[in-house]
Amino acid sequence: EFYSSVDSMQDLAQVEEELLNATRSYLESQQKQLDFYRRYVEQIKREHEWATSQLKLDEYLGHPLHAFRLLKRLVRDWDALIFEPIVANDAREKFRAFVEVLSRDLGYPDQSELQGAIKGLARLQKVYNLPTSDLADGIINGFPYESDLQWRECYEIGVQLFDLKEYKKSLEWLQVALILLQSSSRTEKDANHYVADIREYASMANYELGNPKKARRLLNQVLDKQPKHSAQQTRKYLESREPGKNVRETNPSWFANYTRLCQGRRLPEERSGDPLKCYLDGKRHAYFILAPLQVEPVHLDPDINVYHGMLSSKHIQSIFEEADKKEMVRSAVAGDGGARTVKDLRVSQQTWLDYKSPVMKSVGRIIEFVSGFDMAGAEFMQVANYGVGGQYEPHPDYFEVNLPEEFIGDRISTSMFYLSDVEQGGYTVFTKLNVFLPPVKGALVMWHNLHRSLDVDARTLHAGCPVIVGSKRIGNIWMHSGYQEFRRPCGLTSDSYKSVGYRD
Ligand SMILES: O=C(O)CCC(=O)C(=O)O
Ligand SMILES: [Fe+2]
Repeated sequence: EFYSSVDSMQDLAQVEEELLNATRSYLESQQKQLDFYRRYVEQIKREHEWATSQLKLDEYLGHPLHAFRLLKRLVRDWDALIFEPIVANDAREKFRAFVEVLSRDLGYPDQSELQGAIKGLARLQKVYNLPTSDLADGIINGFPYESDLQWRECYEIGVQLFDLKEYKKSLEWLQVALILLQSSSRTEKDANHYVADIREYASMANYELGNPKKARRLLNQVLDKQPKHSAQQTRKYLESREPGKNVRETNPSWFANYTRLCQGRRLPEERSGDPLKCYLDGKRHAYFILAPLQVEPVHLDPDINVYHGMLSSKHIQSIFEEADKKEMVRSAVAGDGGARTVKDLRVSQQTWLDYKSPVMKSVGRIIEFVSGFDMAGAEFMQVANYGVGGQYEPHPDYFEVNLPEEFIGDRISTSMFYLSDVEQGGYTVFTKLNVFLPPVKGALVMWHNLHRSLDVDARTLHAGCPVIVGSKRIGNIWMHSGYQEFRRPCGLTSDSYKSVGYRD
């Protein structure tokens, strides 16, 4: 799968580069062949002209050498020079074989990949309120990029969104496609053909959205100009069934908070106590005496802290080199009965690193010294890379039920390194705590997922917002509660009451 990570999209850039080169040389060799045919044909034509201008045809063919040449041409030359190469076309066979090898070796995206990328775009529009016309103009979240779309691309997005049953968004893209097409420099006849196709789709989308009148009007516009258009069948099809209902989209309960925080907007809050301030901490462990921890507390109870400057670019480079040697796979989530399944709620690719290499040993030390936990309870580090519109919808990191057998105790804490900056989007948000965190390369975020009582802390629901522009990379280390009873002991009374009222 390519679209779910920016890293694997890079392979596709190479695929296109190779296709480009192969196609160019294919065209050149075909051009040479065509030039050859043309020269041959011209030569014969000249011979015919000469024959008929000089002599009558029967006199011409009465000449034994002429007769011989005509027969030789027909029996030998046409066959060997023209028919055979046209039918066999070695260059084409070679090109075909090359494309086959290319897609086998590097992979080639299919329809579902295109849909994945377009779903990602639609997700970005929804979460960040990005207007369709802005995107088409290459403006993303108010920032202009030099990548405006052509009418055909907008049309393609509209068609795919229709197939995904996203009729409202589909219609918006079709409308933009129509405007772009009508202002393009195509000939009227050419444009009319495409205008009709766009209107046909727009008609179907309107029908699904419960606007049968509008749907009919659009079809009539098409059929008035082109009575034989396939809109004829569409009309019959639409008449054979009930129009869709104009239902208001229902979003999950967390959606409003999620989008607001993803956009970097907090809900105004009553001030409670002193504002949180950054501080240096050189006392947590001897390791930090010379280079104190740069702590940015972002929430108290449950405590969420960002530790800045924990990994240098060099460290991060070594982590990537280690991860590159492993296969990245599409991230799954725990489904019913604990089975792992791939879902759109998590669009990224990941791999796991143990703590054996020098760089991972120092990562392990950092986690141990900052958290105070025993690394015996740590999972391997999960390195993840998000793709177009890649996200991880609100979730807790604990299992609560269906805890895999290999773990002793649930995930007591999360330590997440940001391994990249992100140009736009990709914040980590805590939807119940009014907290958003823009990724900062080299920083580490840490929080507890369990109360001291080891009951799950429902307040820790969090998410990775869709990446708008850039490639987001993170490294997650989850610590389990086994081995930690002396590191984070429980209190005399249970603190699990704090989660009451935070469950959906
Ligand atoms: O990408 C993020 O910011 C959050 C990721 C996350 O919550 C997870 O991987 O469990
Ligand atoms: Fe998480």
